[in-house]
Amino acid sequence: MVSENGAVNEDLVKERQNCSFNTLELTHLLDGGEAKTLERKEREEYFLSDPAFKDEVPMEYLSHQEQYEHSVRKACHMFRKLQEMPHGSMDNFREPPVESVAQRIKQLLGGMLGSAILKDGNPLALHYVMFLPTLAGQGTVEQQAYWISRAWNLEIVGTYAQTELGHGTFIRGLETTATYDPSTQEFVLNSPTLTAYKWWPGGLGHTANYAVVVAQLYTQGKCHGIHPFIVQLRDEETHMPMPGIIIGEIGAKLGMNTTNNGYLGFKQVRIPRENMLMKNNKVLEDGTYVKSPSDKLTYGTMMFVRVVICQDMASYLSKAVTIATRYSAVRHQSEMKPGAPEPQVLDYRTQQYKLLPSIASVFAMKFSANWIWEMYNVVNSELDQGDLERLPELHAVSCCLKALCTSDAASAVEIVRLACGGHGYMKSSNLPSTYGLVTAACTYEGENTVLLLQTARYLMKTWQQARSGQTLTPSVAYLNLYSDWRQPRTVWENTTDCVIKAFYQVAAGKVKAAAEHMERRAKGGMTPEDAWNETSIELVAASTAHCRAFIVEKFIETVSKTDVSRPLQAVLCQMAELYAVYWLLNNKGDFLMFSNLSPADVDGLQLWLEQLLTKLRPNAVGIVDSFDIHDDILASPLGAWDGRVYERLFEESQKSPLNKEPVNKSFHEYMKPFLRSNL
Ligand SMILES: CCC/C=C/C(=O)SCCNC(=O)CCNC(=O)[C@H](O)C(C)(C)COP(=O)([O-])OP(=O)([O-])OC[C@H]1O[C@@H](n2cnc3c(N)ncnc32)[C@H](O)[C@@H]1OP(=O)([O-])[O-]
Ligand SMILES: Cc1cc2nc3c(=O)[nH]c(=O)nc-3n(C[C@H](O)[C@H](O)[C@H](O)COP(=O)(O)OP(=O)(O)OC[C@H]3O[C@@H](n4cnc5c(N)ncnc54)[C@H](O)[C@@H]3O)c2cc1C
Repeated sequence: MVSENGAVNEDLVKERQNCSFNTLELTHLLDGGEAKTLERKEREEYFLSDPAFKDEVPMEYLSHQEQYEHSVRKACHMFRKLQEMPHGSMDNFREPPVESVAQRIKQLLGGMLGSAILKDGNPLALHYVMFLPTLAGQGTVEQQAYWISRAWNLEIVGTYAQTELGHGTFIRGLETTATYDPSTQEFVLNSPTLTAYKWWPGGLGHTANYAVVVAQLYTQGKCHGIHPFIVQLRDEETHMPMPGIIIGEIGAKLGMNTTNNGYLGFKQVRIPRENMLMKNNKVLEDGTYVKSPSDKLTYGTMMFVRVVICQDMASYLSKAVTIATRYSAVRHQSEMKPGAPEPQVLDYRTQQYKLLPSIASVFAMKFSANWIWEMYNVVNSELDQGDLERLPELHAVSCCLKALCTSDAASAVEIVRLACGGHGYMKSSNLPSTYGLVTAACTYEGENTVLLLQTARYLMKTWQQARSGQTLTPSVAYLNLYSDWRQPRTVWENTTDCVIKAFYQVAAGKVKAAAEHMERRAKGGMTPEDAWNETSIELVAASTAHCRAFIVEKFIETVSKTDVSRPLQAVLCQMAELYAVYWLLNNKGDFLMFSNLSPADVDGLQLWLEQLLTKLRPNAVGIVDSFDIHDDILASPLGAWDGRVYERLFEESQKSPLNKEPVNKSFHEYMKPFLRSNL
């Protein structure tokens, strides 16, 4: 139904009139204040009003090569504009340290704005997201001064080449070698096998001319494990591959088809000694190896990106839920009551169950992402002072949070895509490519199962500490409190305090069960490694429960501390409760086993969930409107502000090249003879 004047869909008008809170207040809260909202809008206007970013033909109708070429053009223009951006809103942006500058670039151009301009990936992304941060995090002061200024001024374009054809997860098993030759003071890079070829780095195919290459360092006849080296891949003028460099693109993928992921082989490539990034470990002129206090400092860039990914996931999901919620308000289907008008699909309880917990997830991810970003900065400055104490905790938290944010975002984007019925299957809905971007993050920067097992490793250690009565760091302190789930049950209450406690009881219960089962296996004669592998399903579940508990706690805590008007406070509390009750009911077996919940309480919880859906339903459109996502960023006929879904879908269909002529030549070439032969 479109309003008479053809402006905004009438259903959306009504939804907006019925919203119980001030959407602008929520927008400001999410942006971090009114000034930040204005700054963001100024930035969006600056980029999105530029005709150079408009596609005459939608990218999906172009060939793979054309898509790449357009993406490079747009990416160069985008970053040039970024550097030329007028002072004012960008002042902060230019300040060091580069790591935080890169994080801001990712925030500005990655999750939201960037995906509007480059829907299927940015061939220059790795330059900013990993190359620059690695120079900053792993380079000496002198190396930083030289390389960062070259990279920042775009004299060179870099990527981060770690993963190989044979190894992505197990980085200690990488095969590329960098052997020090003291006679020339050079490292010699070599790919001894096909599986040693670098495989996957973004921008590596045809875009970057430099890379940070992670390789096994050999000096004085000994291997010292993996280290980062700056390697020139292509001539700075001609862009031809340098001697000994074998390079290309790996091919078409499920999504991210314009990130130009590449392969790279080395045939005895020589680089100067100074090209090893030596902030942590060093190789002296004579080949002497000087070790840093922890070899895990080399993994710093990965940790940085894992932290940033959590923010990205909130952005992508906020786009997807905005599209699906507006569409669900506009879409009418079926009869709820015989003879009654067809209702908005948003009025079906099952539709609310698909959309509203997904909307709540956006807030959960955003608040946890803010929290871990602060923790990352604190721990990083401690590392700079030589204090490594909190590194294991940060590693454990960042691994499981990256895993949950990406897997939750991937399943929620798919849930809300399905919630749009057939139209959600259209590429033009922008939901398939959003899914492509989000599901990739379940694999890159550490495959999710592997990361959850890293957190489990930490949990097993802290569990032993809890058992021996040691005081634990805040993120695992609950293990001291709830070590015995067979404690007498207390009465269940439908309150957030009781719910938070239950999430932690479940986490502690699952940590304890995994630890005991592993111990039992070890006592039965298994090696610790076999016992670990046999127990790994439970270990992954323990990490997941641990992470879910602190996401729930951070959500409820943030909302209760937020200073906002009462109507907004009410909505935020409902969102936090919905998130908690949704995950509780989804895992009720665990709660029945490990927390105070009893079977008789489950009906009450189901009712609580349904009441929350009822309360939130009138504000669904208002909440997604508060995300304040520009139509050009949503880039979806289903999700535009005005709700002109059908007109926009039809307009999109007209962009198909097949519709340029009434009869396609294939009719004359194949169909006509085929039809005759069948006569
Ligand atoms: C836009 C983005 C584009 C994408 C880019 C990419 O994908 S780029 C490519 C991205 N690629 C990936 O993400 C690859 C994923 N793989 C990896 O990161 C690693 O191979 C690993 C972490 C899985 C194992 O590493 P490993 O075999 O060396 O370790 P281990 O298991 O033997 O444990 C030994 C000890 O080390 C500890 N520890 C480990 N990491 C850290 C850390 N960062 N900090 C601190 N500590 C850490 C661990 O807790 C344990 O402590 P414990 O218990 O002894 O006190
Ligand atoms: C879109 C995209 C972009 C990327 N960009 C880059 C980049 O810019 N630079 C770069 O260097 N790399 C990049 N990568 C590579 C990425 O980091 C790796 O793919 C990732 O780390 C997973 O490694 P893998 O592919 O070897 O998976 P594998 O480790 O082979 O995983 C296969 C299966 O084995 C399981 N498995 C592996 N080890 C264990 C274990 N110890 N315990 C239990 N199960 C295990 C996994 O859970 C998984 O189910 C990118 C990847 C993608 C998809």
